[in-house]
Amino acid sequence: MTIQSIHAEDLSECMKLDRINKADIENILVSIFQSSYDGIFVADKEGVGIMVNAAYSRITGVTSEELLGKNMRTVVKEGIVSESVTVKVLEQRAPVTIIQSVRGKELLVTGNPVFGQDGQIVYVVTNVRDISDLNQMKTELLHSRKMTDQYISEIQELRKRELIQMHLDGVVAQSQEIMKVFHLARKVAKVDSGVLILGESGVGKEVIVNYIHQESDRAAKPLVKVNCGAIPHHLLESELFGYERGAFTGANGQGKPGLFELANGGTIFLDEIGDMPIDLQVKLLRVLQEFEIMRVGGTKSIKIDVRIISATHMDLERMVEKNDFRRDLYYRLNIVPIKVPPLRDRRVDIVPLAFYFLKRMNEKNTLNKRFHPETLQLFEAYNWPGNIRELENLIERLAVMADLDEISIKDLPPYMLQSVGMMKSETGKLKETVANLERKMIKEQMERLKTTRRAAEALGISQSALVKKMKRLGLTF
Ligand SMILES: Nc1ncnc2c1ncn2[C@@H]1O[C@H](COP(=O)(O)OP(=O)(O)OP(=O)(O)O)[C@@H](O)[C@H]1O
Repeated sequence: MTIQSIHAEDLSECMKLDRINKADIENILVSIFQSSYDGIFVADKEGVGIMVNAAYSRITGVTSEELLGKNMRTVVKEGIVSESVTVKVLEQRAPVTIIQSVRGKELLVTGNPVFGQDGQIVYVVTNVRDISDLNQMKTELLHSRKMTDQYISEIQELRKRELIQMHLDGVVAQSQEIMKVFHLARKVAKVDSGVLILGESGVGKEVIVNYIHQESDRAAKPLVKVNCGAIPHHLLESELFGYERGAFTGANGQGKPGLFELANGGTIFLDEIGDMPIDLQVKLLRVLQEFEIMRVGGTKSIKIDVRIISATHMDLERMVEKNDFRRDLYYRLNIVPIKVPPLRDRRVDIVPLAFYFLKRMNEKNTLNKRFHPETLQLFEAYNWPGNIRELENLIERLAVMADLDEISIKDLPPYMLQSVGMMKSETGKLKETVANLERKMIKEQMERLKTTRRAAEALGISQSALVKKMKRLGLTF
């Protein structure tokens, strides 16, 4: 290429021509060409290489001898380069950019046509830039962003956990499942909306009620608990709403305030709400709508300000369909449903709960009991139909009854061993028994959660430990 072929008006746009000695322009352009950090390659209108700088060879590894005087089509055929931008530019008569992978490097290659006066391509100028470093940096940046997000969410999770622990002495909350329940409980604590707590017997519904009350603005006022299933139906109304003197035979001569009045300003917890007789459901609905009660045998309404939380292990929706529970009352009570999952669906909580209950027993009775690791494994495998209450009672019994300080699986009740598929273990078969137990637990979690990451989390071990275990136990999914 000669300087003459470049029009002066083109140069005046990018050069201060009055300060440059015209004779030097060629020198300057040549030094730019040679010192450029990007590779530059020029081919003529046939696609034959006519200029290549040192950076081009450094970046691509292709030498000037392999390119100069050679048609780029031949260079491709000989396999010296995989594809040629020059050829593409000549075919398309337009700038072309490709990303090319050469010797493990990623290259950004741009070819530009230079047109002559007649509108025909006279040269093709190609620029090559190594973008591997850039891509590497981009990957690293993305990775560190991902890590930062992960750390932030872990910190947030820990903070939330700490908050809950701070507010609740004597509550174990380890699993994601139960943490979610506590987060929801904290949210609803701040408002007076009806909360219906659902869950099997012994899952900790009452624990959630205590938490909601403690977290609410009513914490300094009473929390009154009523088990609707435990009070005979004919007494339930007077228990809830109180009675006036002489309301019925056997009634206290002075009359008596009901539990709603005692809970005034605070919270009333109606446990086993499914057991509430239908006639009382109507009266309860009125309380919820008007916040007024009338004592049995009374004539005037009494204003009350209570928050109502109810709970049941029954299927209230089905009861509504069968007309055993009033639909309007169900809707009122169930503004926010909170479902407490059974212990078998949050197995991560089992071991921390077991430790917590044993520690409490040890402290209370000056004991020094501890668990054999197999005992804990069996706890994790068992289905706990009675949920946390069953675990609590069992540990209380074991702490008192076990002969040695270490509670072993020999101390466990036979029904537990049977239900996890192992009869009382003979000492010689301990390993086999534990392996069976592990197999059963892993299979159960993998079937439920599908991925090793989630199953490992539920089992409370690392993903790599789980994968190793599965290999050892011959488990594939
Ligand atoms: N997260 C927890 N941490 C520690 N102890 C718990 C936890 N959840 C429940 N418990 C204990 O388990 C026992 C049963 O809990 P709770 O009485 O709240 O269950 P429930 O669902 O209300 O049962 P029910 O439906 O039979 O009334 C209680 O002694 C309670 O203290």
